[in-house]
Amino acid sequence: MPDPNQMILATFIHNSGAHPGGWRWPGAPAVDQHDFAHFAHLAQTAERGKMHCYFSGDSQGFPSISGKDAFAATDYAGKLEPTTLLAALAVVTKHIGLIATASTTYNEPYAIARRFASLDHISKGRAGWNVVTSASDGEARNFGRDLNMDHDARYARAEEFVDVAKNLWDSWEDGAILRDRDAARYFDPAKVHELGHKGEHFSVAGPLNVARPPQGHPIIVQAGGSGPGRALAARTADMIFTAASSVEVAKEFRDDMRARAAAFGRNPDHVKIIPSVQLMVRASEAEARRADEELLDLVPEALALRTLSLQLGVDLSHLSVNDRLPDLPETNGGKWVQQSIIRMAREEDLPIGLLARRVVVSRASFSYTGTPEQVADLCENWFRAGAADGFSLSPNYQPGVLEDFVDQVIPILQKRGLFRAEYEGDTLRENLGLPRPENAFVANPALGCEPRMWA
Ligand SMILES: Cc1cc2nc3c(=O)[nH]c(=O)nc-3n(C[C@H](O)[C@H](O)[C@H](O)COP(=O)(O)O)c2cc1C
Repeated sequence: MPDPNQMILATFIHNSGAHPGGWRWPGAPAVDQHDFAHFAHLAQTAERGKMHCYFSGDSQGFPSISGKDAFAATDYAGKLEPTTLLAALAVVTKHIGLIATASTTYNEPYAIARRFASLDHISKGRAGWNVVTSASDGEARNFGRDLNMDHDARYARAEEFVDVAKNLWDSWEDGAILRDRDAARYFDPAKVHELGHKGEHFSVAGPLNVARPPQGHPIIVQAGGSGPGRALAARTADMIFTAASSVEVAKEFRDDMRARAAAFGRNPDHVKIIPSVQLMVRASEAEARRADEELLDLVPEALALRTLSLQLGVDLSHLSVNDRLPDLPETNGGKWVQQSIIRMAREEDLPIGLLARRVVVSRASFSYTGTPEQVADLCENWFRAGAADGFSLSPNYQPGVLEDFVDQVIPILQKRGLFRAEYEGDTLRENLGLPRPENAFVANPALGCEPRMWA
C-alpha cells in the first residue's frame, strides 16, 4: 500500500512543451513530436523517477480562434493519438501509469470502453482515461457540427457516457474466460452480461468484446472546474486534474471536491486531487529569474495575445496591449480557466499585454522556477497545507525540465519522506492506493437485460 503521507507525481506532456516559447529554447533539442523515441525517453525518465503517471492531453482539431498560426503549431499541430501512443509506451515501460485523454462529446462509449480496456490489458493494469468534453467549435467542425454542443449538454452526455463505459467494463465478470479444453468451454456465459442500455444519449446492447480490464476499471481522470464539471468529477473520477493559480485556490478546490465526493457517498480519500504545475529548476535564484525572462522573450507579443485569446475563448486581437480586459461575452468553452484569468486581470488591474504574458507563463495554473530545494519546499508546502494530493508537472520544454525534476527534486522529496523510493504495486490503481471496483453486475444481479445471445 502506498504511504498516505507521500505525494502523487504525474507528468503532463504537452506536444512540444507547456510554455509557448519552450520549443524555441536554445537549450532544448529540436524535437519531432511524431518521433516515438522522444516520448519513450520521457516516459522512461518519469518511470526512473518512480512517478505515478504519464499523461497525454488531446484535442481532436485546432481550437476555433487560433487557426493555423504559430501558437497552434506548438500545441495542436502534429499530435499523435494518445491511446495509440500509450499502447506503444506500455511496451517500453513497466510500472508507470499511462493516462490518455478522450472526448465524451465526439466519441461513442462502446469504442472508448473497448480502447481503454485494451490499453489496460496491454499495459497490465496501468491505463487511465482523462474524460474531457471538448471545449472548442474547431473540434465540433470535424464531427458533423458547425458549433460545439452546449456546455451543460456536453456534461449531461458525459455523465451517461462514463456510466455506460463502466458497465461495459463490467459486462465480463472476472474469471469469465475459462479456456477449458476438456469441456470445450471457452468462456462461462453466466458471467457475461448484456447491458441493454437505452438512455437519453446512447443505446448500447453490450457486452464488450474485451474481458474485464485488470484494474476492473481503468483509472478515471477528470478536470472540470464548472458546477457540472465538478459534479461529474466528484461522482465518477478517481483522480482530478485542476488549474490552480495559488495554494489558497488549490485548497479551496480540493476541499470542495472532497465534500462533493462525500455527498455522493464516496470516500474522499479515493479521489486524488492533482493540480497542474509548471516547475523548473536552476542552480541559483538569479539563474531562475533569468530563465523565466528568457523563455518569455521567446514568445512574440502577437503570439502572447493569441494565447490569451485562446485560453479565454474570445478573440482579443483587435485590442491594444495597454487596454484593460473588457467585459467578455458568455462563451461555450471551458468555464474555470476563463474565470480564473478574468479574476487575475480584475484583481490586479492588469493591462492586456501584461495579462497575456502571465497567461503564457502559467495558463491559469501555477508556475515557478527556483533551486531544487525551493521547488521541493513548494511541493511540500502545498501538500502539507491540504491543497494537493500531488502534482502534475507540465514541463515547459522537453526533455530537460522533466529530467531536472527527476534528478534534482525527487531525491529531495524522497529524503524528506514525501515521495516513495519504489513502486508499491503492479497496477496504477495499486500505486495510487485506490481499491479495485466491484463488478456492478455481481453487486446488482438485476442490472442489464435478459441475455439474448447466450441463451
Ligand atoms: C490540467 C488540465 C488538463 C486538461 N487537459 C485537457 C485535454 O487534454 N483536452 C481537453 O479537451 N481538455 C482538457 N482540459 C480541459 C478540461 O477537460 C475542461 O474541459 C475544462 O477544464 C473546462 O471545464 P469546465 O467548463 O468544467 O470548467 C484540461 C484541464 C486541466 C485543468
